Amino acid sequence: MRTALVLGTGLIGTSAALALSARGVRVHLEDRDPDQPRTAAALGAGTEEPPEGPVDLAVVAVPPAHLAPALLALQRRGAARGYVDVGSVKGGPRRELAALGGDLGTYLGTHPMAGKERSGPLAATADLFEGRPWVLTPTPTLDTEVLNLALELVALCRAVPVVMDADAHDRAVALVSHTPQLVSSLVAARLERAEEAAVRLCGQGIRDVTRIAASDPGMWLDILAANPGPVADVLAEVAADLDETVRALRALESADEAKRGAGAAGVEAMLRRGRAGRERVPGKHGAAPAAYETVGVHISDRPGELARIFADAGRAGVNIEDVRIEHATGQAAGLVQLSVEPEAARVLTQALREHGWSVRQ
Ligand SMILES: NC(=O)c1ccc[n+]([C@@H]2O[C@H](COP(=O)([O-])OP(=O)(O)OC[C@H]3O[C@@H](n4cnc5c(N)ncnc54)[C@H](O)[C@@H]3O)[C@@H](O)[C@H]2O)c1
Ligand SMILES: O=C(O)C(=O)C[C@]1(C(=O)O)C=C[C@@H](O)C=C1
Repeated sequence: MRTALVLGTGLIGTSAALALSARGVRVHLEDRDPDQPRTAAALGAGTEEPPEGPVDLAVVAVPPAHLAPALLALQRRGAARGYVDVGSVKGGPRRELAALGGDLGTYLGTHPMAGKERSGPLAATADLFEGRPWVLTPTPTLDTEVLNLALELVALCRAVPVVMDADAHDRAVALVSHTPQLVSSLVAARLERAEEAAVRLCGQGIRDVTRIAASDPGMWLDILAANPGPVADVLAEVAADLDETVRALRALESADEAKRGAGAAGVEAMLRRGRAGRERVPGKHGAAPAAYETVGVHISDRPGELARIFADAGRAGVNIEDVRIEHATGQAAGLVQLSVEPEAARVLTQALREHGWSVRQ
């Protein structure tokens, strides 16, 4: 692929454009808001200049409700040899494009399973898709050349292609992405009017559960409106489990010992089912979940502290698999939790102590 057009230079469009530009593709940037491609171009994602002729691949990264009309407009102006979108829902936009008279031979619906709770080009990174599944939903009428261009896009973004039927994709993301977003929002909504004294106690657990509740409500309404049935099905199952858990907790309050026993069994069963589900979540880069060891390092809230830790770990030859930062309430200090392979934990602890860090293993 030599040339590409990215329409919608927000988080996802700009991240793809950064990856393509870094690998030598000439990327043209377009958006209905002219500030967005200007920012994306300044970050090195490509050029605001319009292409002179059709590009190899057009990548459409606008909100789901705008996908089909945007794809149709690009096809009508002959903007590219092939067209893909990266929307979070796949069945509806394709049916809409077909109903509008769009060409399904040159269009492939795709979905990178990577993102953030932040929107816009300033949140974009070239490595956003690395090692992540990138779903492709080809139909029998799709041109092979377009499928190959899409596979090249995925490879240039260093993602892992996964081929799926569009409606099966929508049911799968209802379970692993859309319902989790709603549940995160529902938990975070409890905090809206909570007492300040309670909110001050927020620890890492609630931060983990509510990170994605910070996402753009407009974008998520668009996503949920394009996949309401499958999401409602999963959420109804969650609601049934919630009802059962509430009943079990009420039974735990009972004066009757037998009822308390049944309540405890109910709560425990739910916790065990949750743990079994969590164990099925793949690890980084789609690999089996790894059992890492955690090394805690106390830091002061000063610029450059994290970079120094990473540099010291690198010099000790230790690969950091994951990192989490806990901020101490009301203090300019925190604890950095470094996840490493079990055999590297001792080496890292010793190396960091030698460099003067206060380490907790
Ligand atoms: N955010 C995520 O985590 C994530 C992950 C994977 C896929 N997606 C999908 O990627 C797409 C983009 O999401 P994002 O997070 O980058 O959103 P974003 O808000 O960061 O960017 C969307 C961009 O599209 C532009 N836009 C909106 N309507 C347009 C139109 N009709 N024509 C031209 N430009 C238009 C906006 O100005 C904005 O710059 C969505 O379809 C979303 O479902 C999002
Ligand atoms: O990590 C996040 O912030 C995301 O929510 C990313 C996430 C997801 O649910 O995994 C969100 C929506 C997208 O369609 C794909 C990826």
